[in-house]
Amino acid sequence: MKSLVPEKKIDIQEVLEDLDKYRPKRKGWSWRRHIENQEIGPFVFKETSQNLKNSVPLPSARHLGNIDPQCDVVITTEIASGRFEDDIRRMRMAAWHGADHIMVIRTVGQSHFDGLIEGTPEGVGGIPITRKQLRATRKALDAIEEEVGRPINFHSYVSGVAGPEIAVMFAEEGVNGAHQDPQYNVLYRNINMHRSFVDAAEAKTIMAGAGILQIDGAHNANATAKEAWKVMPELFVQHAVNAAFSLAVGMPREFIALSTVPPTAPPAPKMRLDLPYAVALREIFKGFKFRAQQNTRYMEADMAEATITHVLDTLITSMTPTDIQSTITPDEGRNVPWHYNNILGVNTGRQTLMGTDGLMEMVELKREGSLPEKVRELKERAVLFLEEILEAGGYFAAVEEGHFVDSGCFPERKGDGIVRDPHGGVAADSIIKREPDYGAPVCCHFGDNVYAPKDEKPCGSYGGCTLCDPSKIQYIDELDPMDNVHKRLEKPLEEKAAGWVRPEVEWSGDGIVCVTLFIPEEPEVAEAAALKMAEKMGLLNPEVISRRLMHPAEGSLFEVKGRLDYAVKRDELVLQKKEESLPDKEIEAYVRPRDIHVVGATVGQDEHSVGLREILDIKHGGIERYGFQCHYLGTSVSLSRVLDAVEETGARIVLISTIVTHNDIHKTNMKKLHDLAVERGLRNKVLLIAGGTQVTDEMARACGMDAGFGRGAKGRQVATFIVRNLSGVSP
Ligand SMILES: Cc1ncc(COP(=O)(O)O)c(/C=N/CC[C@H](N)C(=O)O)c1O
Repeated sequence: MKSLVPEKKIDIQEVLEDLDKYRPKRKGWSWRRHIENQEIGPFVFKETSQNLKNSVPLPSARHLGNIDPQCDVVITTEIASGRFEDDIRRMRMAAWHGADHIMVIRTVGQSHFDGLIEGTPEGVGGIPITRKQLRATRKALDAIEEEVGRPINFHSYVSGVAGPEIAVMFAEEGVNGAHQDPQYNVLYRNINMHRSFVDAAEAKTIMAGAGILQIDGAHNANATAKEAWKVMPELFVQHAVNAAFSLAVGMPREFIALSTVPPTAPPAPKMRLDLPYAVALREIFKGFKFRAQQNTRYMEADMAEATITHVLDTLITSMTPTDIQSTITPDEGRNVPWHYNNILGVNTGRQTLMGTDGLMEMVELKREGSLPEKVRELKERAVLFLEEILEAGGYFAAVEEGHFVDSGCFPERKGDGIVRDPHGGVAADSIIKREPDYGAPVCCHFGDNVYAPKDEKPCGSYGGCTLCDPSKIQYIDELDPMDNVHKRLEKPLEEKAAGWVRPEVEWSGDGIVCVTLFIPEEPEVAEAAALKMAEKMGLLNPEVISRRLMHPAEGSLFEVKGRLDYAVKRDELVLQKKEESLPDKEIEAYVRPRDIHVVGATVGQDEHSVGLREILDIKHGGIERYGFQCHYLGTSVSLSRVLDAVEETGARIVLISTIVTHNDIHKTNMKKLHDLAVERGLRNKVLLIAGGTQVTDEMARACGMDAGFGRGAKGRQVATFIVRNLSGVSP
């Protein structure tokens, strides 16, 4: 695939070409490389890895030299829209925002498929994992990782009835990480437990052979428990069962990642409940890898609340040894994650991790008091739980007795655990004892294999297996003439070629938009009003996806989604022309020899001074460095005072800063300044320039200014405008 050009969209059709010939560039998991005391911009970072070649820094980086430091833990984003072709651009966005672990949720029920799905049917709640989808996604990620300059791990799931087959396909196709935990099959998919463990032995062997990092399924107990903080003792046990079984199968410790979710969310006393669990886990399972997830159990539809909980989850990561920080989209509580919410989730993770860089060099976890006591108690409860499993006669017997996901905090029990019949469940009685001369179809194999000569690859005796010789892989393209990626792409590609642009949240051109409304009425009335107003705005099928009570009588805030059935023609859009700034030398050559005075002030009742100082002061790269004589009047300056200063100094330029926009006061200030300048016969003697976070050039000119500059404007841009327009001002 051709290298990606940052200014150009990824070409899905190029991704889909020649997939029958695609081969993965590499096999196995990639970790980030820690860089000790890395100097980035004005700071020295303690816990960072290599910077990216291309990336989108955090918004506030604009004030910090646009640095974009990368933490040294892997960052995950989970993607699930049902259409892999629409997720590839989301993967690119996530990679630019710092994700290097792309986890693709499977279509609902794939665990119960007794075989591989072929082609690329549309999924529900996730993507049907198929060979074609894997190749297309890995091929796109090859190009994306080259563009950002960092390996990207592609992740999926080896669970369900076709576990081993899926594992072989992942090993063949260069999948880098996968969930594999037989307990998931048993507890959440009711797949026969004997079958699940036999399959898991095979699948784990194959994964280990391909260097695929394994993530276990303990997080599911947290997501399923009624009072999640009570399931903590069990989480240790679930980690232990899967880790011990994985080691017994021969999976190296460094390929075994424990999936640990801080169990609670505020208003619970989260850190006091979750931190001991995180500490105890790292102590017991030292030497394994830790994949920290963020809490989904208590996520509502409120983005702000979810984000705050996720910041606290990530703070725990900062305080305990962690290898992967998985991020959850803040909208997971209300719909299948939208593009931009994946990015918001990734940014929550990395913003928190950068903000806590080096934290544990300054604080330490107490070695006495409630923390170590709670750690000890959790370990004891977990050991007791394991002992009870032994007393019950082992894991299968314990599941049959409902020991797992019981909502009591072990050893208390509520008796509402998940019960499974060892002889029942999906694929019961499907295990066939291997014949003594059993021959495995691929080299990575658990157990006896007649093709296992000591000195060469087992598959050597039958001409090679698909793991060793990819030319043996049977690639099947689309099976369904209607339900396939090419059919799905027809309309979007047609519209794109015709230059039509539609809003979207997950699927190409889905037209979904969101409006936020505050309605000053009691909740029921307010909600009905919000929907009516959304309809009036032309949103089809409006639906409230988040409601936040501000006061039972005074009002509620709503987020309403709906479909905007409207496309704009790209080439009919009138774009703001981007003025190129003049080179510094040219600006200075014009200004230095001329005695040009500038009056600057933050006007009205406004106390914001930072922005204007950055435009004026030499130390911020302001216009003083070109030789302008700047007279800064301070904040909350009256408009007449500004013009007095013009007369006193003979200034020919006025820079006003007007940040507050309440009741359009910024526009009022601009109009008044213009009118006052006209009244005092100064208007054609000065350039009036306004600046502010919500000021635009168009708005400023409409209010009588000569120019307007918004958030992020630099001194050079303002100086360029002055040099280009000062001659128009009468001396
Ligand atoms: C151990 C295991 N196997 C399989 C699946 C998925 O398998 P189905 O095809 O049956 O849905 C899952 C699901 N977890 C979702 C990711 C989660 N949000 C996470 O943070 O990891 C799983 O935990």
